[in-house]
Order: sequence, then C-alpha cells, then structure tokens
Amino acid sequence: MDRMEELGFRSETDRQIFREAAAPVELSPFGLHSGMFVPTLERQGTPEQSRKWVPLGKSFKMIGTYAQTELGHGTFIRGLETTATFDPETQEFILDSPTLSSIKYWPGNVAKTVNHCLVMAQLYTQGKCHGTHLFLVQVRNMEDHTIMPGLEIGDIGPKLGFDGVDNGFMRFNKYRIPRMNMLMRYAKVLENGDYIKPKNAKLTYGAMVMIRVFIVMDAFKTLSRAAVIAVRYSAVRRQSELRPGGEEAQVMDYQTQQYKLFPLLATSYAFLLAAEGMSQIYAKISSDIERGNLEDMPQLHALACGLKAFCTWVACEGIEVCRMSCGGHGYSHASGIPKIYANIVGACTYEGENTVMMLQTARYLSKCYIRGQRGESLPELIQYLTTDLNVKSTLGEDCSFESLVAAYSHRAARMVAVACKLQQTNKKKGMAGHDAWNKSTVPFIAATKAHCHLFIVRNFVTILSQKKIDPATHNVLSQLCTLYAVYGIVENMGEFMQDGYFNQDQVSILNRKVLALLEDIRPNAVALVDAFDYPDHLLQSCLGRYDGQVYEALYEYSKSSPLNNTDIHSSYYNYIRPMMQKRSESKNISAKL
Ligand SMILES: CC(C)(COP(=O)(O)OP(=O)(O)OC[C@H]1O[C@@H](n2cnc3c(N)ncnc32)[C@H](O)[C@@H]1OP(=O)(O)O)[C@@H](O)C(=O)NCCC(=O)NCCSC(=O)/C=C/CC(=O)O
Ligand SMILES: Cc1cc2nc3c(=O)[nH]c(=O)nc-3n(C[C@H](O)[C@H](O)[C@H](O)COP(=O)(O)OP(=O)(O)OC[C@H]3O[C@@H](n4cnc5c(N)ncnc54)[C@H](O)[C@@H]3O)c2cc1C
Repeated sequence: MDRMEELGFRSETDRQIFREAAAPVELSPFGLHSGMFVPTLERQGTPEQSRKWVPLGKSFKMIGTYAQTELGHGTFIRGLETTATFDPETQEFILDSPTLSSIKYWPGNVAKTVNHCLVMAQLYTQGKCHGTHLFLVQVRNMEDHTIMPGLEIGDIGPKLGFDGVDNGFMRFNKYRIPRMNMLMRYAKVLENGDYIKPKNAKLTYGAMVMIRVFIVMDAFKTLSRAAVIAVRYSAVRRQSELRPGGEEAQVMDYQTQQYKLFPLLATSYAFLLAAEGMSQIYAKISSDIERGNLEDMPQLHALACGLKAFCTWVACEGIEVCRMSCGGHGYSHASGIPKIYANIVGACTYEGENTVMMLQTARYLSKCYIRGQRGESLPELIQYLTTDLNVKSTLGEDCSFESLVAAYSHRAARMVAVACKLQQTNKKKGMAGHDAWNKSTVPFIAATKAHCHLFIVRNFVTILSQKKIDPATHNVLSQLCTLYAVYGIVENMGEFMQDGYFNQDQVSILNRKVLALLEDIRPNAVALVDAFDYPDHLLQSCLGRYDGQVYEALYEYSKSSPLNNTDIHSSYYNYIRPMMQKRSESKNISAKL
C-alpha cells in the first residue's frame, strides 16, 4: 500500500497491476477489499456514507470483504436467510443467522484477514420483509483484531486453489449494527422504520455486475499467461524426428501442436479486446445508472453474465490444453500452469455460477427475440436476431471478415430462434411458463454461447477495421482474428451447417484455411506471446522463461524441493527400515520352516 503511494499509483488499473506483481502466484488477501468492498461502498453508499467509509477503506484503516453466500444458498440471492431486523427503539439493525443453512460460507478473507464485511441480508422493518440489502458490519475489534462478541467466525478449510485467500464462515447471533450501516444509496430505512424502496430492486446486485466485468479481463490474463508459457516452451522443447534421421524437431513445428496452441493465442487477443470493450460498455451504462437512467441496465446485466461465463469456461479449457501441450513438465508446479488453472477455475463458479449466468443472458435474449418478432427496435448488439435466416453464406477463399461475422450472426440468430420456438411450443402444449422455460434451457445455453461468441468475433473485427494500426501489425492481428473466427466455425461446424448455411465447398475452404493460418502464424508465434510482456516474476514458470533456459531452471527448481533437504528421509527410519527388517526376519523364519 505504502509502496503504491510512493510510486504515485493513482489509477485502480495501475494499483491492480502492482498488486498482481507483488503477489504473482497467490491471489492477494486484499483482492476483495480493493476489488469489491471499497467500490461497493462507493457505488451503493449514500454520498455521506461514501465520504465517511471510502477513505478508511482506501487507506486500509478498514479492511473488508463481501459476505453474501451462505451454506444453503449462493446462486439464489432471494433465498438467503440471514436477517437484518430494524429496531426503531435503538435505531439499530439486528443481524441473525436463524438456521444452520443461513451461516455465511465462502466469503473471501473473512476467516482471519478482514475487520469489516458487506453483508447481504433479508431486511425486515415494521414486521415486513423487503428483500436482500447490503449492510456494513464490523466483525473484528479494531484494536486487537479479536472477533466481535455475537459472531462466530472461522476458516472453511483447504480448497482446489485460492490458497492466498482465507475463505471463511460467519454466524450472527442477534448482532446489532447502527441503522446508518445499511447502504442507503438506492433503498432506505427511515428512523421511524419506514422503508423507501429503490427504483429497481436489482440495483443492490450492482457489485456482482461490476466484478463479472472484471472477470472477463481475468479470463484474458490467465489464458494468455498459460499461452505464453506453452508457446515459449514449444519453441524450446525438441522431441522426436519430424524428418527421418534429422535432428529432433521443435514441438511447435508439429501441426497438432500448432492446432492446440495458436487458436488459444488468437483467443487471448480476442478476449483482451472483448474485456476492453466490455469495460467501456460497463463504464458508460453504470454511469447512466448512477445518474438514475436505468434503461440499459438489463442489457449490461445480460452482457456481463454471458461474457463472464463464456470467457471463463473457454479460458479454463484452454489453460488445460496449454498444460497438456507441455507434456510431463506441464504437470509440475515448476511450469506455473497448475496454479494459473487452480486460481481461475473457481471463476466458473463464483460471482455467479456460469450456467446460471448464461441463463440470465438467455432470458434477456428470449425477451428480445419476441420484441424483434413484433418489429420493435432492438439494442444494436442484439439486432442480429432479426437476420433473414433464409440467406446462405457468401464465404469465399479469402474468408473475409464480413462473411465470418455474417456466419456468426446467422448461427446465433438461428439458435436463439430454435430455443425460443421450443419455449413457445412448450407453452402451446399447456406447460406453465416456468416449465416451458426450464424445458428449453439446454438449447438456450447453446444459443447464448453462440451469442457471446458473435460478440467477441464482431468486436475483434470492428477494432481491426476502426483502429489505426501499422500495416505489418494489422496483418498479423488480422491473421489472429481470422484464425479465431475460422477455428470457432470448424470446431462448431454442426451449429453453422444445421440449416445448410454453408455449402460443401465452403466447408472445405474453412478446413483448408484453418491449417493455412497455422503456417502463417508460426513465424510470429513467439513474438506474439512476448508482446504480452509478462515478466518472468509474474509467470513464475521454468518453462515460460524469457531466456528459454528451461532445463537449467527445472534442475535448480528440483534441487530446491524441500524433500532434498536431507539425503535420507525420516520415513526410512520410521517405516521402510522396520518393514524391511520385519520382512527379513519373516524370511529367516520361513527358511527355517
Ligand atoms: C441469478 C440471479 C441473477 C437471480 O436473481 P433474482 O433476484 O432471482 O432475479 P430473477 O432471475 O428472478 O430476475 C428478475 C429480473 O431481474 C433481472 N436481474 C437479475 N439480476 C440483475 C442484475 N444484477 N442487474 C440487473 N438486472 C438483474 C433479471 O434479468 C430479471 O429481469 P426481467 O426483465 O427478465 O424480469 C441472482 O440470484 C444472482 O445474481 N445470483 C448469483 C450470485 C452471485 O453472483 N454471488 C456472488 C457472491 S460474491 C463472490 O462469489 C465472490 C467471489 C470472490 C472473488 O470475486 O474474488
Ligand atoms: C473460490 C470461491 C470464492 C468465493 N468467494 C466468495 C465471496 O467472497 N463472497 C461470497 O459471498 N461468495 C463467495 N463464493 C461463493 C460463490 O459466490 C457461490 O459458490 C456461487 O455463487 C455459486 O453458488 P452455489 O455455490 O450456491 O452453487 P449452486 O447454485 O448450488 O450450484 C450447484 C448447481 O446448481 C445449478 N443451478 C443452480 N441454480 C440453477 C438454476 N436456476 N437453473 C439451472 N441450474 C441451476 C448450477 O448450475 C450448478 O450446476 C466463492 C466461491 C468460490 C468457489
């Protein structure tokens, strides 16, 4: 913190980069404080509350986290059971965990680190429940860090990853906080207990929308780091004879290795641009919301949910491909890839379980489809839904950006239409609305993935056609953009071909194009990963070192293994030698027998 002040880091982006460099492998125990707790105080508190609390948070006098999930509920926020009951006599809220399943469970850094939490609880006043709201709760003594009376707090135990984060549990026993500790920017409880409702109940969910936007950038960061490691290692690693009798080949010269890695390299660039595009959309719509214009709130929610789910799913699958493309050394922590995977794969679950998030986007697409069918105007990002589905592809040998975007638009429009028609058929069969929806959610998930895929391809193409980029760089980025789009079609050909959108010649063109692009990208592959400019300190990888001294690094890494501190391990004296002695005695006995 002090070091950031010394360095004059003011922007949150710079501070985030510094924090990542300071804790390159383990996630910072202050990540939720800076990334969720402080921004939520800023966005959900009244101006007075923000003025009072935000400086304390930014100066780390107050260290907090976001405590919403309970043992019994994480996804279904409306089902949360923690209660906050207003007591007009004392002007306090009484927080309580009425059931075992209501115990807060998972909140990061709640176990040992933070002294405050933003707690999501069902608000009761004048005997009526008004749904979930956020409350600022002090959980530890500011003098000696002991747990406040009326609270039970602890760590939830080992996890797949997130080792730097003390995820904890927290139980309230009639725990009192001042009335003014309810975040009251959008909803209020007056001194007499009257409840003033917000313009939209989902404004309370704003913190999660913000983090989902950040997670799209996390998907880029983690996938690109794994790609850097795998591509650099593939340039160093020589294995097997590509030409009989010749020298062992760089594994990057095998077409299969290129087909594994280069589309992931292209995806990394696509996700970086998508994350920047998503952030710009978030900045614009969230500022509209803060000024009271909620018109585009549904569109923001739908886009953030969909991209968060799509990008984390693809990134996690891609990181695993990078690990496996490094052979045995990829499985070692020396590669740096297992830790990258373990720390990002949780993002498919937290901040909104991916399937549930995709269904939120699907719900929005379903409503837009109906509006489109009625001839109503649609937001620009959704206008493809009115695409004429009778049109066939004009794709030629050049696989132009225009023909590729048209293909993705057609695929998404067709799949949304199929899912919506199934939902409508279910209703016509007499199903209740919720059953008609549930019985069409599998096609809706597929359609929503196609919707997100279109956003990323179109965004990549738009940036290449709008931004001023030098011709050489533009040429290489265009190769990556074309590879990302063509690879996506080849790998999902059924969805593009189901209605005969492509003819057989066009399918052959696409299959040839994806292989030709691998050869085009091969000469620039290392330069394209070097361009991410991740320092070795951040990658923490013997395989992905900039200097390529992989075997020297692996040997030094292995020698540093704690098991090498002694030549003979205590297990020999405690177990192996007694076992061997027992065997030899029993052998003598059997020999005598
Ligand atoms: C799944 C959710 C969104 C369901 O919420 P619910 O209240 O049940 O709403 P409905 O599904 O009934 O939808 C009603 C209506 O509201 C719209 N809507 C929902 N959410 C939002 C939103 N955030 N912004 C705007 N609009 C929203 C929805 O589209 C519907 O609109 P209609 O026009 O169709 O009526 C909700 O339960 C949810 O978000 N669940 C996920 C919980 C979650 O994300 N938890 C995260 C906890 S913090 C964490 O995980 C931290 C991790 C560590 C780290 O980040 O490092
Ligand atoms: C590493 C990590 C860190 C976390 N940090 C925090 C934190 O700091 N603060 C916090 O409050 N929480 C935190 N969480 C909790 C996290 O937010 C929840 O786990 C997440 O929201 C998923 O909810 P759940 O666990 O109830 O999953 P569930 O919803 O129970 O998921 C189980 C299955 O049910 C399915 N499902 C659920 N609802 C539906 C539906 N409507 N339609 C279709 N399928 C459905 C899901 O798709 C999934 O397959 C963290 C979790 C992890 C893993």
